[in-house]
Order: sequence, then C-alpha cells, then structure tokens
Amino acid sequence: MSFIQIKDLHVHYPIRGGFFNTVVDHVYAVDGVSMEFEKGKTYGLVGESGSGKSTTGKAIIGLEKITSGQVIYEGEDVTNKRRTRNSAFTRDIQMIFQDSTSAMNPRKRVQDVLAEPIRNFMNLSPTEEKRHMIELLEIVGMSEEALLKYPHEFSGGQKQRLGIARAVACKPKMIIADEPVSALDLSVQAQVLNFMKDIQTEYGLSYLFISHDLGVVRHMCDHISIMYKGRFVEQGTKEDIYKHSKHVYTNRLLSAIPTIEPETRFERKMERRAVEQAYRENAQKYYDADGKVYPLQVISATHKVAMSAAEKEAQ
Ligand SMILES: Nc1ncnc2c1ncn2[C@@H]1O[C@H](COP(=O)(O)OP(=O)(O)OP(=O)(O)O)[C@@H](O)[C@H]1O
Repeated sequence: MSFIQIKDLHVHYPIRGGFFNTVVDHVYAVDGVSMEFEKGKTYGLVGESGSGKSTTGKAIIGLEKITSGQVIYEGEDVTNKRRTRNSAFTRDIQMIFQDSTSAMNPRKRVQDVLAEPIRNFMNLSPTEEKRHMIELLEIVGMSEEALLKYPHEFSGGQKQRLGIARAVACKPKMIIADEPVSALDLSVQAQVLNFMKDIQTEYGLSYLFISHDLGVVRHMCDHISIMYKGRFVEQGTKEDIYKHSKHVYTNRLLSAIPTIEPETRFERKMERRAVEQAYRENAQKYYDADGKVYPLQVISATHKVAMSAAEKEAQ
C-alpha cells in the first residue's frame, strides 16, 4: 500500500526574452510524471543529464514550484503545503544532495547543523537534544567530537554521512537522495551506499534514489523509473529493467555500465556500438512505454511530445 502518490506532475520553467522580457517559451523539465511510494522500499530515478530527475525530486519535496499535478501524502493532498513548518510532510520527507555540505551553512558547527531540524520538529530539552545528536553521530559512525567541528573539516564521505545524520534527525519516512554518492571515490561510494541500506532497515525508510548510473541503482533499488526529456519511458522492477528492458534509451543506459571481466569486454563493446547506433537513429523520436518508437510532435522550440493515440493508430 503506497503512502505517497505523485499524480501527473508538471514543472515548466518560463523562458523570457524579447524587448519586454516576456515569456517566449517554457522548459518542460518535468512533463506528466506519476509514481507511488511504499514504506521501506527503494525507488530509482534514472536518466541522463537534463532529463528532469533533480527537478522531480525537488518538486516532490517542495523546493521547486509545481506547474500542475498533485502530491498526496497519507491520503491527504499536500501539494500546497509541502514546505509549511510543522507539517508532517515537511518532517517526514527529507532530501540529501550530491554535495551535502552545499546544503549546510559553512559557518555553523555540526551541532548547529544537526540542531536545526531537531528544534523545528522535536520538542526536546537541551540535554535531550545533545543526547539525540550524539546518537545520530553514532548511527553514522562518528564520535561526539564531531559536534564542535565545521563541515569543511570532514572528508567527502564523512560529509555525506553528516548530511544523512541531519536528514534522519527527525525520524523521517522517506529520503530523496539526489546523486548521493556520485562525488565520492568508488570505495567510499560503496561504504555510503551500504550504510544507507543499514539505516533503511533500522528506520524502515523509503528512498527515492536519483542517479544517472544504472550500476549504482542496481545495487540499491527495488523499483526503477527511466526518465527521458521530462517523462518516464520505462518503469519496472530490477528484473524488468536489467533483464527485459524494452527501450532503446534504457538499453543505451545499460550498455554504459562498465564491465571488469576481460572475457566479456569485447562483446560488450560491440553491443554498445549497436545500441548507440539504434539510439542515434531514434534520438529525435519518442519512446513509448511499450518500447515502440514514434515521431515526436514539435509543439514549441523546446518541447516535443509523443503523438496522440489516434495519430499512432493512423501510422
Ligand atoms: N531553474 C531553472 N530554470 C530553467 N530551467 C531549468 C531550471 N532548473 C533546471 N532547468 C532545466 O530543466 C531540465 C531538467 O533539469 P534537471 O536538473 O532536473 O535534470 P537532471 O536530470 O537532474 O540532470 P543532472 O543529472 O545533470 O542534474 C534541464 O533542461 C535544465 O536545464
């Protein structure tokens, strides 16, 4: 049973121009995305740069204005109260970014960074607050001394852990993780990912895991949505996506996962070439959810949509 539903989400950014700086067009960053989240599951959102992944995550949590669509939380429409103080949605849904420190004030010590969500959402005495902060640091494998340090005094992996500590401070139900490990070394990536899995079990968390890397997503996610030009072109379980993908676009992302086995390297290279060729031939077309390819209708300089059902029928 899903506890969050996203219905037909659109985020369009106006493009201004001309002498009077009027709106001349829009960037259709997210263009009709729907998804549902169940408790304790991990959902992957994958696509190449500019496909609209971050905008989707930020729109869900309320950091981007929604042009149209709905966010339903525990049966209630929270579309217009996603960032209101004291709302359950604001407390329960947290976000972490590629560089967690960019979301932390560099002039604040860790104790102030962690205290912020605690003071906003939990009514604790100063002693309880300190105890809670120490517990949070323990959960992310750090000691009490970290409380008096500044964010720049930590390594990349440690900063990501601090970002996670802050995100879980108020026991959220879901974390939207936008490329949480892509700025880290491979070995540190594995540590942070495994750690995220551990706290998921401990807190019963759901994740929306945003990444351009299908290799990382395979490690983490139960359900995967492939995003292309602001829309989902394919959605399914890990099995559906990695074993039975239908899309030329998904195939292209899959073929980009590096292999370390020398015996399959040559076949993979040839496979990649064929997939790349198929993608190039169809790059200007729309990929239907069943894997069929249709011409795009150009409706503005920046926006192209799929043909209507009637037009497909006529094809
Ligand atoms: N504030 C903004 N104003 C105008 N256009 C924007 C704005 N933010 C994002 N966009 C555009 O919206 C589209 C989607 O951007 P978004 O950052 O969501 O993509 P992404 O898939 O997360 O890419 P990346 O992996 O590089 O972060 C892009 O074309 C981007 O240029």
